[in-house]
Amino acid sequence: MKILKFGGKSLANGKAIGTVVDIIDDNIKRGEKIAVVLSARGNTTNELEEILEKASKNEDYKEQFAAFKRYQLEDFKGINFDKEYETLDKLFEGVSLLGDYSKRIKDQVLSHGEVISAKLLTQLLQEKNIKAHFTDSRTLIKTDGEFGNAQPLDKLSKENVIKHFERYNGATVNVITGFIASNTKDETTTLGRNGSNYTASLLANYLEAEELQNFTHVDGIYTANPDLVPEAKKIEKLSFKEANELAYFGTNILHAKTIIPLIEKNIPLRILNTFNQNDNGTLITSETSEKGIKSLSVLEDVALINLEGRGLLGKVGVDARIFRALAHKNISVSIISQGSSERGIGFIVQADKANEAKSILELEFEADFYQQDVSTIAIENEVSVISIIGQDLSTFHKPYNALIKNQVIPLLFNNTVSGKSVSLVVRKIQLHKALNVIHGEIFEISKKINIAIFGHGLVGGTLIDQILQTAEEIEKRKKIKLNIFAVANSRKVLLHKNGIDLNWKAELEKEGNVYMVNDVIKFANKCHLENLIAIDNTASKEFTRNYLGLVENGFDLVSSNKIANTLSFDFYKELRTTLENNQKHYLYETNVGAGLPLIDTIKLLHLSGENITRIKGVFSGSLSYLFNTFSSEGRLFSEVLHEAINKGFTEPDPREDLCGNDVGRKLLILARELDLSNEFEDINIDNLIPENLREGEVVSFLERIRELDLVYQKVKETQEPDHVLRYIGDLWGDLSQEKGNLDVKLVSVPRSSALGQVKGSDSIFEIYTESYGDQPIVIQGAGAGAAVTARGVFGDILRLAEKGNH
Ligand SMILES: NC(=O)C1=CN([C@@H]2O[C@H](COP(=O)(O)OP(=O)(O)OC[C@H]3O[C@@H](n4cnc5c(N)ncnc54)[C@H](OP(=O)(O)O)[C@@H]3O)[C@@H](O)[C@H]2O)C=CC1
Ligand SMILES: N[C@@H](CC=O)C(=O)O
Repeated sequence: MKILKFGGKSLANGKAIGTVVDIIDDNIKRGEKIAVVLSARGNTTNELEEILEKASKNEDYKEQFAAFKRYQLEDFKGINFDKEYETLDKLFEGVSLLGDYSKRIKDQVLSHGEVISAKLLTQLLQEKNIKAHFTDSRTLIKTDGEFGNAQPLDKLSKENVIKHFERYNGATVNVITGFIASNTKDETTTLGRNGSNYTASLLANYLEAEELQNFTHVDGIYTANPDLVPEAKKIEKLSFKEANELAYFGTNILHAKTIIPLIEKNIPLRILNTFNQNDNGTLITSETSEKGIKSLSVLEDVALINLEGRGLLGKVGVDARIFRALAHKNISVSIISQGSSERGIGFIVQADKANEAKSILELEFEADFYQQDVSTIAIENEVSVISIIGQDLSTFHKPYNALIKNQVIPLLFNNTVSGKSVSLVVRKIQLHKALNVIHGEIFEISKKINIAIFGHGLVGGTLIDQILQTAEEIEKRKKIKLNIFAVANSRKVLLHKNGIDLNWKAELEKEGNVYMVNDVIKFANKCHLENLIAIDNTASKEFTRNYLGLVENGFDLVSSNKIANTLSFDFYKELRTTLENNQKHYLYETNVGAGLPLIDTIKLLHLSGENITRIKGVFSGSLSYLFNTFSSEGRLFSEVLHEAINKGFTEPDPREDLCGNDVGRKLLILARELDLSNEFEDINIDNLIPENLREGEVVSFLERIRELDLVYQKVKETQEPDHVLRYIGDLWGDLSQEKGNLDVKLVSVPRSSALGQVKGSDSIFEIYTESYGDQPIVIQGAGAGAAVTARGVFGDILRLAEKGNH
């Protein structure tokens, strides 16, 4: 025999209840022996409770009662609940007259929900020629008589059930009311929270059923609530022990007491979805999987009480007094944590009991307050408890670090010693984000990285294309889901919680909004987005003013923009301190040498104690192209410059390259990597732009660039034979001092030298160190271009995503 239990949502009007009839019909056609246990339909129990409450307050309840009656028969003709309605009428009238009701009356009222539900389904089955028999569980399950939360008298109930099923021996489908029972005086009692599930598992136990199937409106038990964690996955199988932990921590399909009768007889429990019969649901058995399961469950509607005082140190019996005082008023403590200094004790109670608990403790510790042993008893409302089931402390650092990186600082945490679970108390406002962060960290599913891209010109636009083209592959290979939730230029932003698509450019133009960077931060917070990265692909100084705010609001930074690293040394340090304080990272590999792995190499050499004595080379891709081509071909300087601009090698304003600022910035960035505290003003720069062309708009400069031809033709011609022009950066001097020497200049070198042989838009960096002596480490390759730069930025994003720092 199988027990099929259907919850309220499965029995609601419309398609639902018809589906239940079909499920039962299918089982019978397959020759299954079944018994059916039902909850009240839809929202019936809550409705009855509300009507009762209104009646007790002498409010007009009749309208709601009429609506209740209409709902029950809305879709069904030819069935009559006059008897039930009459009883309910009398009960409500009595309560209204008395202005109060007892738990006994409440049980009588609520019992009608299950009775109506079971009677209706019995009739619907009979109309389908199924032999169905309405079974009022009050005639079977006998209890100790505690109204509202009765305990079954097992021996008596079991005898009743077995006798009943001997009479209705399997050819008949017993349709049994869940939740309700009766005491030995035949008065109605109810089985408390999750009562219908309890009835079903009691029946399964008494009848030694082969399986209990619990039909709900979800596919089974998930790794987390899918409404809060879109990436949550269904758990196919779990053990009773694991289910028990989940039940305790608020997974509302299960309740500890409903599992015990099943464990006793080793009866499997299957959680199924009435509305998705193709799914096998979650099977709960006594077998424990080797790997163990992990799941997140949440307790809401709780409050944190914090009791503190210097005088608590070493005092005996403080905890006992807290528990005793609260227990006296029936207030349960669910999670408690105490510092080893014993100066502070934090614990969780139900939210609606928090004020009462505080008053009780204030009374209990009145004398301690007076003696200044206790200083604070405070309530922190708006908190939630997240429990990571299946988590032990050996790997707890992973979700914990991820939370901290995402600026979720738990208020309190504790673990169970034998069972594997860790619970954290977090602010309610951070619950959503916290769940997603932990979930992404503990499951082998994709970790979502939420990216805001500022600047979508040559580099930014190419980066977006690269991400969109490869995101799927990266998710498959690396389990990293890249979600671009914001794209912005200097005027507008396009925000999409679930990520932009290939149509982003048109959408930004059409639907983008004027914005401040703060709007992007607010959007990320509102949508509870985790693992945030802001990418600066602008060339704007103004934009770098947003860096500190972004970091303080939980963003890591990646920039191709070099400005932030070359502002004052004070800002440089402030940014690093802010990053450290917020445990955030800033990567900028493309700042020097575009896609070449230069900064990382220098960082590593410096970190490992290698003494770098000089860095010299062609730092600019555009100027490399310009002088390589101009030196070897008989073409005009202006013509080659135009080509470099068109190939996307130059800065948005090409004068930034020609005036030497861009190379100067790169040199300064490398110097600062070596802990030198140089300022931009310390750099000696050969400006390649004649003074009369330095001011004004870019357009007017470009209109006049032919004026450069004569100047550089002369420079070219006055070189020694077999020499070529190169624009170089040179960091030299005693680099163990506070500051180094930084030179940016145009030089003429033999064509056969290392610098002289550089081709195309290649950059070359010679890194001289103490160990390597006169033989420098050389890094050479494309030093500019949108594709290589975007690829470098992409690399930084993946490095952040993979660092475990998300
Ligand atoms: N090209 C290369 O080889 C390399 C470039 N880089 C760096 O890459 C960066 C981008 O260069 P590139 O793509 O050529 O530049 P583009 O001029 O092509 O694009 C710049 C983008 O930034 C946007 N922008 C400008 N100011 C702001 C602001 N205040 N807020 C938000 N968005 C803004 C622009 O929007 P709008 O159109 O509205 O102005 C535009 O979308 C530069 O810092 C450059 O130094 C680094 C290494 C190599
Ligand atoms: N304009 C720059 C681009 C890379 O930083 C260059 O030419 O090197």
